[in-house]
Amino acid sequence: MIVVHAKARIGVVGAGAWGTALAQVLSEGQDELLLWAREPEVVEQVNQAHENRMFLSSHSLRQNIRATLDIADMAERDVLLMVTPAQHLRSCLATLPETNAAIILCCKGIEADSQLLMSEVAQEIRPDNPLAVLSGPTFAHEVAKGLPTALTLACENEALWDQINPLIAKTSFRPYFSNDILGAEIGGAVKNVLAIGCGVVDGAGLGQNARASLIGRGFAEMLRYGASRGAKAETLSGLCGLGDLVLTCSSTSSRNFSLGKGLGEGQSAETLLSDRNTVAEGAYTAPVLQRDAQSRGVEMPIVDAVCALLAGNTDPKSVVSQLMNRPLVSERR
Ligand SMILES: NC(=O)C1=CN([C@@H]2O[C@H](COP(=O)(O)OP(=O)(O)OC[C@H]3O[C@@H](n4cnc5c(N)ncnc54)[C@H](O)[C@@H]3O)[C@@H](O)[C@H]2O)C=CC1
Ligand SMILES: O=C(CO)COP(=O)(O)O
Repeated sequence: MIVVHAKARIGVVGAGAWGTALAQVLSEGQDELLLWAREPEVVEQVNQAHENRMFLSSHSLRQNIRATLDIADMAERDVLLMVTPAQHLRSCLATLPETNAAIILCCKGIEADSQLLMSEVAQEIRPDNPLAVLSGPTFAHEVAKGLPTALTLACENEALWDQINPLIAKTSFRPYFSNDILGAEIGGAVKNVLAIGCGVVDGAGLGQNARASLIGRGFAEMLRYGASRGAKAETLSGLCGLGDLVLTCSSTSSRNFSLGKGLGEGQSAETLLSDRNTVAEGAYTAPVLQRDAQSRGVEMPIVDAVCALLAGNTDPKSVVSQLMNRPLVSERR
């Protein structure tokens, strides 16, 4: 059993936009927050200029955030937030030093080769560490600015929630408890794929009705897939599911929505994904989600459509015609 206190030492692993924004919000009231970055220039900028121009420009960071290139420095931390892209979680967990820290997973995706959710990857690599998932409608730039944000903190038990929620809750950052770790993860992973679909709707000029229809029917797909993996519908109806789906399906601030918008305008996924140092998780989650859903006998026609568009196998007009001409079924299916 870990003992976390108000001055517990927090470590954030991953200094992209989200890791940096979490470091900013969670460093309030702390002596020091340690941020691991894999880019030497990010470490230098955070420590010397108190900013991260590569991933979260135009934000001044607290002076008590210290960046390091050496992941071994995380050994003495009581709580570790893992904020790497989903496909790199396994390698980063494997390089962490021996630690009893509570691990809070903040990335949104499904591992490509294994079809495992992030908590399942963590259980394989770090079976003895207490585990939680932090997920919800949280654009990094808004959190870094201190704008009000509510999200889900799913913990493997209530005792862990009692220990870590005082470190996460701030005046503008409000976590809600859930004991449904899988549900919290599935919401975040699936909404990224649906956000690509909503971007396509925008880019192809298909209208607001189509966008709302996609959100509604996409949510039905999320519920069906969630049920097949043991997630609770009530979790998916909350901040980490529907809440995040609505956010990322409505704004070009979302990298997934922007990727979809480019596809809808006729650009290829290859072009849109080349030469970028930021991650659009939905592009990596989509094919693995499709494979996993098929193996479980779960119908996800919107996810299938996004996969076909990402692979360059079709165009928005054909996809719409295919979706609109499916056999008529009950809305409850
Ligand atoms: N940006 C946001 O508003 C939010 C992002 N997230 C999630 O947080 C996770 C991280 O995303 P961002 O911080 O936005 O990243 P980002 O897109 O801002 O930056 C890319 C990150 O990937 C890291 N990276 C690249 N190659 C790597 C490797 N081989 N090993 C380890 N790390 C590597 C970079 O160092 C950098 O930290 C994603 O799963 C994302 O879905 C969750 C909530 C909000
Ligand atoms: O997950 C996010 C907001 O909750 C960020 O969305 P994007 O990765 O699409 O930018």
